[in-house]
Amino acid sequence: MSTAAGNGRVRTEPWGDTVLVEFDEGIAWVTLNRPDKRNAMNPALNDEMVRVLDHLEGDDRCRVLVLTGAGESFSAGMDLKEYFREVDATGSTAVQIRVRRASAEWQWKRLANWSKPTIAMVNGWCFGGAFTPLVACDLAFADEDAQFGLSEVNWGIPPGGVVSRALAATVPQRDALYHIMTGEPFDGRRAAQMRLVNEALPAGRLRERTREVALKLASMNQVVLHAAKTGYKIAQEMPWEQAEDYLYAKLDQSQFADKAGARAKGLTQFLDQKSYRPGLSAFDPEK
Ligand SMILES: CC(C)(COP(=O)(O)OP(=O)(O)OC[C@H]1O[C@@H](n2cnc3c(N)ncnc32)[C@H](O)[C@@H]1OP(=O)(O)O)[C@@H](O)C(=O)NCCC(=O)NCCSC(=O)/C=C/c1ccc(O)cc1
Repeated sequence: MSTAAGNGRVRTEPWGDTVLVEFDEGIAWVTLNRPDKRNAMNPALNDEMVRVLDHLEGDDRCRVLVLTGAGESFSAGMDLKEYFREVDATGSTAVQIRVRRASAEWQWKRLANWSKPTIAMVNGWCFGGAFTPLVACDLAFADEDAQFGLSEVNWGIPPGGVVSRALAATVPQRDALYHIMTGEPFDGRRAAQMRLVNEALPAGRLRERTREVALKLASMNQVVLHAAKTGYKIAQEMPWEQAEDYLYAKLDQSQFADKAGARAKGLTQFLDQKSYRPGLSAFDPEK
């Protein structure tokens, strides 16, 4: 997509209004940018995120994506005014189908299957629909004081979209049903205890720790990482026999696709050069 950037140049990057993207040593920091509305996800933001994910997948400046929110929120969930009331007011099933599709398209379909590593950095409020992109990211770090909640029942609906499915993929049933049914909020520390996020950190450490992990992933072999994460995600839905066959196919595919020859280097540096121990650290891709 090309738009006039206002300076006479044609802008080919599809972000700007509801989503911000900054590049930092291989990390693309993708920020949901409606801070006045606590980054509630309206149809415009959902459309923009589909385009952003499409673009970044082919942009070499991005080796790892970090998803976060502007201001004091990660995201307050679906926009109750624009995603529900205004869509209802159209009375159009076609409109409803379209906005639901764009929402699902980026929040889990594209994000969960993204070819590069993804990290959610939960910097504040995280409600309802925001659990979907949170869980779809490979890893998640949260401010220990961030407030999470399945607030749907508080305003009269059961969780929609795939929010309940995302919970079932991460947290134990007792915790999931407690929060789905009571609507009671919980903080980042609790989110880490129930394994909704990897770690909860003080606000002052959150970005630093997220960046540390993102830089590590950005420095690694991208073909191998892609095969590793996709293999895990797809195989968990398979019977064991099929999983074994699929994972061997994934392994062979990764060796074929990896022009940097990670496996051969890893074996040589351990077995012949004895320059590292794979149990404790990674081989040197530059040697
Ligand atoms: C605790 C919050 C997040 C922050 O409180 P605050 O800092 O005191 O801020 P305000 O409440 O004053 O909100 C600031 C502005 O943001 C707006 N806002 C703040 N969250 C919102 C918001 N989710 N919407 C639409 N405007 C908002 C709010 O209306 C207000 O707008 P304005 O009066 O014009 O300044 C509070 O805003 C709040 O409770 N927000 C609603 C949280 C919530 O229940 N979210 C919806 C969960 S349900 C859901 O996501 C559904 C998922 C779903 C998925 C797929 C499906 O197909 C179907 C369903």
